[in-house]
Amino acid sequence: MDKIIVKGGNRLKGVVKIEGAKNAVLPILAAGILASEGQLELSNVPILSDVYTMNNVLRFLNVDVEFLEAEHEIKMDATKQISTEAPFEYVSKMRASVVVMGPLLARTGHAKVAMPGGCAIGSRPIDLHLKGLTALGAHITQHDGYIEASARKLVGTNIYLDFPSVGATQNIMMAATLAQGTTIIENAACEPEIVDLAMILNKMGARVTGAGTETLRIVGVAKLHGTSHAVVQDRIEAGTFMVAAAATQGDVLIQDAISEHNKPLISKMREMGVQVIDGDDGIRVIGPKQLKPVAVKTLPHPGFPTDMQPQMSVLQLLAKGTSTLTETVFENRFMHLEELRRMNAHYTIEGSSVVMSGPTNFSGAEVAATDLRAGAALVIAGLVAKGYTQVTNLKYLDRGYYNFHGKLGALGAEIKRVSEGSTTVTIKN
Ligand SMILES: CC(=O)N[C@H]1[C@@H](OP(=O)(O)OP(=O)(O)OC[C@H]2O[C@@H](n3ccc(=O)[nH]c3=O)[C@H](O)[C@@H]2O)O[C@H](CO)[C@@H](O)[C@@H]1O
Ligand SMILES: C=C(OP(=O)(O)O)C(=O)O
Repeated sequence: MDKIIVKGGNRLKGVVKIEGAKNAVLPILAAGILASEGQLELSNVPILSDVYTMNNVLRFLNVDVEFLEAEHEIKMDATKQISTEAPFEYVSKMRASVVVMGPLLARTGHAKVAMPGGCAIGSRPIDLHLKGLTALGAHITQHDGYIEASARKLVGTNIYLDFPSVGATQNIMMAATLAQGTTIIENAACEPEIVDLAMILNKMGARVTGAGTETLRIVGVAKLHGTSHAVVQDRIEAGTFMVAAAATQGDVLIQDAISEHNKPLISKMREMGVQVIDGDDGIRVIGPKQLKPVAVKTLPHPGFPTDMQPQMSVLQLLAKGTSTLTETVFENRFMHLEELRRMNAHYTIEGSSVVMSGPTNFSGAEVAATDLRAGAALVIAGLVAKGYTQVTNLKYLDRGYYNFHGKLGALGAEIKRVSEGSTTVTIKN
């Protein structure tokens, strides 16, 4: 088992390059199932364990997938007969594999997908996905741990989502591309990753409008074909480096980061006294000597992203005074705080809110990532902690960050990744 060892105290300085977005590429790969003609060529593909998992799901479904890691490209061919079952082995590894359901149903009239469980951040039901697919005409049953959906044909309709679920919006949008007639999804999710998915679907021949707003309109077409597409930049990876720069009183240019996608984070960081400069070449972040406290509440886009909440909590703990953080998207996303407590953080949790008092003098400790963003938050705390911090459970970090330690090291952090049992655990002072 690998761990990251970081010695705190260095200011981050320089330029960092961001990868394509995990949360965009996963549904885009699923969308590939819809292409009954031609090849799909994706560029700016991040090298992440989740991408490997999704590739394996697709291969299991009889789609040819070639991942050219050196070029950050994937070539896909889904023109053979598709099989329709996504087994537990894959879905249990990655919840996002449930987004194959809409494309499978649309392309073949049948989908059997293992029921995804919850995860460390919450219970994560899929009732809204199923409600949408049912409204399009699918007959859905649940048995033996599987969801089975079948439809002789899907017919467009009006669907109102009780909550703007990202995955439900994606599943329904993809199913609707091949439905007969027009589908309207109201209270749809409007994340940049939804916009990216709509963009590639349209290049594949779909007729989707309204992506990025809360009303999506999808006019069904007879079939979709291959195309080429560059995956949108990862706003959460960009945000993570923005926070790391601010926390270390650093000066970092997050190259080609799209400020439009990180508005709520930028606004909160400015409120904390961080200099955020939005330039043609990306976002430059300069951390102040002393951060000011703020109140943050996570919300669906364009609100503050829950996927930045654990990282933001580290910044708030560093601020002088009382900060609050309210998590409204997932019911159990404060697990990282227990680990941060071991690094000297002081806070109290009241329901879905946490009240933090700072400034925290973080001290290095052995801590374990409880989920993907928790892992990133712990490493950031390690960057400012006194002494050495060891972060374990890196399988979570690898789901969403490519070469995280390498990128931080290039910015000046004293950090390395080692394998358990390795003797090379010391870092140069
Ligand atoms: C691969 C991917 O893109 N993952 C992102 C996606 O996850 P995901 O698509 O799973 O997130 P959703 O937007 O669906 O979930 C948000 C909330 O809605 C609830 N819900 C969702 C669906 C449903 O049918 N019923 C229901 O109650 C969930 O339990 C959760 O509390 O959006 C989340 C919210 O921005 C992000 O944190 C994840 O990083
Ligand atoms: C929660 C996340 O992802 P997923 O939905 O894939 O678990 C995340 O990216 O922070």
